[in-house]
Amino acid sequence: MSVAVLGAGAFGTALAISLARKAPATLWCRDEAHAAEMQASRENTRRLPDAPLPVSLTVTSDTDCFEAHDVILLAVPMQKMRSFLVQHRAALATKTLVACCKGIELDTGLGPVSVLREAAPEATAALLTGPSFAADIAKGLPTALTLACDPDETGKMLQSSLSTDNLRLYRTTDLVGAEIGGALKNVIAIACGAVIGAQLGDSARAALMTRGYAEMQRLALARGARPETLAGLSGFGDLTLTCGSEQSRNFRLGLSLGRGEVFDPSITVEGAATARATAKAAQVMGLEMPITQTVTNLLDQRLTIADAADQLLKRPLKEE
Ligand SMILES: NC(=O)C1=CN([C@@H]2O[C@H](COP(=O)(O)OP(=O)(O)OC[C@H]3O[C@@H](n4cnc5c(N)ncnc54)[C@H](OP(=O)(O)O)[C@@H]3O)[C@@H](O)[C@H]2O)C=CC1
Ligand SMILES: O=C(CO)COP(=O)(O)O
Repeated sequence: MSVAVLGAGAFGTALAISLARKAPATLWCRDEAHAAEMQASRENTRRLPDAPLPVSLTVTSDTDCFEAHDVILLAVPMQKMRSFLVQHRAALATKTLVACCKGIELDTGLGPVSVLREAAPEATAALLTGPSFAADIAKGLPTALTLACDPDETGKMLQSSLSTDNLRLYRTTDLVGAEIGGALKNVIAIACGAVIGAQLGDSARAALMTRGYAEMQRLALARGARPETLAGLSGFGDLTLTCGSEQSRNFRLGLSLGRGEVFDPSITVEGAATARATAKAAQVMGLEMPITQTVTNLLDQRLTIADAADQLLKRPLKEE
């Protein structure tokens, strides 16, 4: 089985490096000059510096390469995935497509798997998610992720093909749970970053992580997910990583909000659009998601950090 990774950002590059350590792999990059530069210099200096590309990894911008691969990892940002699939519909229609992004589509409220199924209905859809920083994967540090796929037979094939000596994949057929966990942990990480940036303390962060987890569960269960998925790598695992590390871009955006600093808008921060999409969906579904709503209000400058903390603390007292 041959694998190509489409999207040469930090995560796509890291996954391609990891796969190429066990078998020849292909990394597709949309920018011809960038692909040529990576192929020659054996490094993605723009998106993942200091991570040498193995000789077994080919970097190309030629879309003809899609045809030669059975399994395609899609490592483009969530808000770009639908247009990417539409643009390359003919070449991707019958492939096994593994979404590697985390988020909720702003216009539709759908997660990556639902977008895959809408935009490429004949393809087999899967999701790779869970706690991992691209730099850690590229260095070959130990990592465990969730591979979500239904049917499970295809999931087993993907699990064995994509696992490596250092990257251990667990399997689930609960695609809804896996995509909601991966999407919402970014929103909670923005909130946690804001709390730390505003020097509100580690206890406040722990409270936000716990009550944020309750929001993740509330939405996921309402959409038919299994609770154990949220307790796994794609939910609890990734929440812990992202809310606790300055390596996370979502956490760093939160830090900037908390410190009143400007954040570079060119950096991929999936939690921002996801917060807005989720706050809207929660309202339609009649679900209480106060932290998600607060993050949206902070991002849209409708609240200060002080008012946000005050509002959350003054909510009516309730059972846990
Ligand atoms: N970085 C990480 O540690 C991890 C990231 N993820 C997830 O992976 C996804 C991608 O993130 P990441 O790689 O970090 O982001 P980056 O910002 O590093 O890279 C995004 C990549 O997507 C490419 N891209 C954007 N739009 C398109 C498009 N329309 N067609 C083709 N390519 C496109 C960009 O190309 P160009 O360079 O030309 O702009 C760039 O190579 C996100 O959903 C993220 O949550 C998951 C786990 C870990
Ligand atoms: O998803 C990630 C870790 O699992 C990466 O987090 P950021 O997108 O916040 O950098």
